[in-house]
Amino acid sequence: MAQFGIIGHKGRMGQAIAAAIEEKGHDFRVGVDMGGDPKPLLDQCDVVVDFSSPAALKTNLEAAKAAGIPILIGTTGLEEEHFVLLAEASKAIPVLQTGNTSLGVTLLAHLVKEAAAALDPDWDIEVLEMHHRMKVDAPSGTAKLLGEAAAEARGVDLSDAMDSGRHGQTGARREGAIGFATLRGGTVAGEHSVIFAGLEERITLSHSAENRMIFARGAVRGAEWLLGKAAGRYSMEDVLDL
Ligand SMILES: NC(=O)C1=CN([C@@H]2O[C@H](COP(=O)(O)OP(=O)(O)OC[C@H]3O[C@@H](n4cnc5c(N)ncnc54)[C@H](OP(=O)(O)O)[C@@H]3O)[C@@H](O)[C@H]2O)C=CC1
Ligand SMILES: O=C(O)C1=N[C@H](C(=O)O)C[C@H](O)C1
Repeated sequence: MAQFGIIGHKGRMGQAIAAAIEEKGHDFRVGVDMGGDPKPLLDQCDVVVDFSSPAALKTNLEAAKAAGIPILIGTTGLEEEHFVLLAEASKAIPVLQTGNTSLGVTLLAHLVKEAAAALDPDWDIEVLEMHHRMKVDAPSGTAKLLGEAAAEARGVDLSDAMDSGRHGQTGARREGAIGFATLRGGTVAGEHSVIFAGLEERITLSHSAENRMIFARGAVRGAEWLLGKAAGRYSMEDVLDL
C-alpha cells in the first residue's frame, strides 16, 4: 500500500483518482488545491499525481523534489517553459508526464507511430478531438501527443508541421502539415481520431473514453510503476513496456 498525494484533488480528475486509489487498495494521504501549499504535505506521501493547472507546475515540481518523491503529471496545456522545468526536475526525482494516462491511448500513440512510419509522406495526417464543454485548453494534450507520435515517425518537429485552427482563405493544404481540429460540447470524456488521408483511401485510428475513470486508473498504474524508480523522465509507454 502506497501513500498518495493528489494535486487538484477537488477537480474532476482529482475525484476520479481518489476513487481509483481506493479501488487499488492504496491510501489517499493528502489533497492540494488552488491556494494550498504542497510543500509541507508531500512529506507524508510516497508518490504524488498532479492534475491541476500549468500555472502550478513549478511549485508542484519543487514540492516533489523537496519531499524526494516521484511525480506523475497529467495536467495539459503545457508550453515549452514547462518542458524545461520537467527536464530539470527529472535530474532529481522520477517524473512521468503525459497528455493521457489511459492504456488505450498509450497503445493508440504507438499504432499512430507505426502507421505514420509505414505510409508514404503524401498521406495527409489530421488529428480530430472532442471534449466536454468545461475543458480549458486546446488542442488537447492527447491530440498533441498523437501529433508528436506521427511527427516523430516522419522525422519532423511537430512545432513546424502543426496546422491548428484553420479559418478563412487558408489556401490549399500545406505539404507535410499535421492538422488539428478541436470540438467542445456536453460531457464528452475524450474522443480522438488520427486520420491518414491518401489518394482515394483513408485510414482512421480512434479512441473513445467512455468515462474519466480510465485516465484515473492509468494514472494510479503509472504512479505505482514510478515507486522505486531512479530519477529520470518517463512516459506511459515505459509503463506498458511498449
Ligand atoms: N493526462 C490525462 O490523462 C488527463 C489529463 N487531464 C488534465 O488534467 C487537468 C485537470 O482536469 P480536470 O480535473 O478536468 O479539471 P478541474 O478544473 O475539474 O480540476 C482542476 C483542479 O486543480 C485545481 N487547481 C487549479 N489551479 C491550481 C493550482 N495553482 N494549484 C493547485 N490546484 C489547482 C482546481 O482548483 P479550483 O477548482 O479551486 O481552481 C481543481 O480542483 C487538465 O489539465 C486536464 O486537461 C484530464 C483528464 C485526463
Ligand atoms: O480535460 C480533459 O478532460 C482531458 N484532458 C486530456 C487531454 O487534454 O488530452 C486527456 C483526456 O482526453 C481528457
